[in-house]
Amino acid sequence: MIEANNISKSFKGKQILTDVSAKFLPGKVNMIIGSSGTGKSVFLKNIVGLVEPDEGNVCFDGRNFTTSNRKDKNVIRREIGMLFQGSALFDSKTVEENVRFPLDMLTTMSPQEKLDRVNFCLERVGLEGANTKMPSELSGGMQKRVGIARAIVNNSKYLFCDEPNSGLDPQTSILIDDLIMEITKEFNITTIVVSHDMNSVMKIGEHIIFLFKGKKLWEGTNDQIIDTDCKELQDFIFANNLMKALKEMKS
Ligand SMILES: Nc1ncnc2c1ncn2[C@@H]1O[C@H](COP(=O)(O)OP(=O)(O)OP(=O)(O)O)[C@@H](O)[C@H]1O
Repeated sequence: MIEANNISKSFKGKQILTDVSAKFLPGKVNMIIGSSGTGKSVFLKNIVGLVEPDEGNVCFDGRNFTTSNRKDKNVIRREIGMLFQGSALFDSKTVEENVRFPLDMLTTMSPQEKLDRVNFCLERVGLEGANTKMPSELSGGMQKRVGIARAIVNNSKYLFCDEPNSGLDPQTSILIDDLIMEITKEFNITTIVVSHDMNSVMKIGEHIIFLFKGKKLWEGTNDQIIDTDCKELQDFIFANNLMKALKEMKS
């Protein structure tokens, strides 16, 4: 489990996050949602350690990441996989080299062990045999799959996905959402997805944190979200016409 405890963060005197606490559970797709500029990415960066909180701390399975020394932080970092917006693959490396990269950086595995692990992950994301392809030869959805394979290649316990559906068509988005959900269950990963895609929220949002102007205003499941009393959350979800229709159908 990941616990974010009372996180506050400001940049140059501008308060971005105020006293945000949340628990993210293993084997579940946890989502951080909210409109643009509300602090979702800054919250995620605080959790991953790319940004230091002004106040509060983050614990990974009871280990306080914020206050731990460099060595202990590195142990936790090795357990984290990231799927970046836009996949962030190395253009000049093949698919195999991209997926192998964390193993080259972080492990002392033999070349054969690395290849076996890369092939296992490529197969898991439906890209078996794509080893020698270059990222430019792949569709956006396939690039995301490579990004997911790379994020889990080091047996990650924690998976962070920043807007995994950005730039994808609705059908491909569903496939990527399904893959994230399946992998989360199969390997009991604590997954955190930052998104403002309501389709994803309804499909895979097992535990949802709603941020508004840097504060946590609501927390719940995708079953509960449509009946929320939180005015700001209602404005957020019913800005989507499909959600409005769904609500009307229910009432
Ligand atoms: N390094 C930084 N220095 C100064 N301000 C920053 C920094 N990073 C983020 N901000 C500001 O923090 C606020 C929240 O940004 P953040 O990227 O977290 O929003 P978001 O909710 O993820 O939005 P989006 O959905 O558009 O990605 C914005 O006003 C942004 O300009």
